[in-house]
Amino acid sequence: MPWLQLAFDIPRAEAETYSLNLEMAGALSVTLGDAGDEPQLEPGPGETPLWSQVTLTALFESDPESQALVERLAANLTEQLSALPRIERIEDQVWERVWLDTFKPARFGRRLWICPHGQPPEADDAVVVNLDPGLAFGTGHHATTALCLEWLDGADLAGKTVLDFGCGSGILAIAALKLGAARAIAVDHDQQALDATRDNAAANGVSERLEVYLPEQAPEQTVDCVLANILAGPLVSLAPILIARLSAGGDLVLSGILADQVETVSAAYAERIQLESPRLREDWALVCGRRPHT
Ligand SMILES: C[S@@+](CC[C@H](N)C(=O)[O-])C[C@H]1O[C@@H](n2cnc3c(N)ncnc32)[C@H](O)[C@@H]1O
Repeated sequence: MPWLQLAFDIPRAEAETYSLNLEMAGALSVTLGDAGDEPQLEPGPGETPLWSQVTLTALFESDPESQALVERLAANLTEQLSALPRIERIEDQVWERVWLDTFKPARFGRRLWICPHGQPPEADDAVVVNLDPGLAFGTGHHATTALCLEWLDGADLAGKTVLDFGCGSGILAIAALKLGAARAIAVDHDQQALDATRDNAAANGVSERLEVYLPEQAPEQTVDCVLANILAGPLVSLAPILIARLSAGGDLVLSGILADQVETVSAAYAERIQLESPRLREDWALVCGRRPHT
């Protein structure tokens, strides 16, 4: 049986409202994915530096009544959105699979795999994170997350403590735990991200080693590795906090930085951190380094 699919990009903060409205209008399913867009580069004072867009995909039956409904919804959305909504006829699909079809198992580095639930990789030595990002950012398919996952895969995390600041789906903290870290602290100012992180930690069997906090409630202890995939602006303003959380000899990993923002971000950390050459992927850069012992 064919289906009608309505897809459009919206600010992530509005995803829940749009999802609820579409479900109330009669959508059979509503799914969200990272839109892979450019972030809001310079959030204004008091603005939340969120990754700006998600792609929302709603599925409807394809009878004439639903067709008329979808066209009406698309016309309304056209007035509200900067980009046009897309209507597509989907033939013979199981609707639950529409999201999964865009989220495939993917390998990062040598052995780290991020997989949708129920889709294991075909590799014997794989370290697997099963993920459902929910409303939160982080499936590994964005270059900024991929850069962090590749760094984690190459790191010696055995027995270490990790802080994932701006955890989103919890993907980095959970990957670190699966790769051998003893304990992780995940922090985000978005409650939905904290919920997604808790759910994903439980699904990966690492809840007992993962603590989840809003920034103002996070413990002020030091850790062996600080990961922060946020944006250049917040990374600069958070520099004193992130450096203070890092033990001597610990690793700092910063992502969410466009290649031409590397100098600005590096300048905020260079006095206290021995920085390596940035790692690049698409237009994005990972800035990493180590806090010296003295
Ligand atoms: C780009 S996502 C990264 C998610 C995940 N760590 C990853 O690598 O895919 C950035 C996350 O940082 C959070 N965030 C942004 N600014 C923050 C801040 N100042 N304090 C805490 N969380 C913040 C956002 O809510 C979002 O979940």
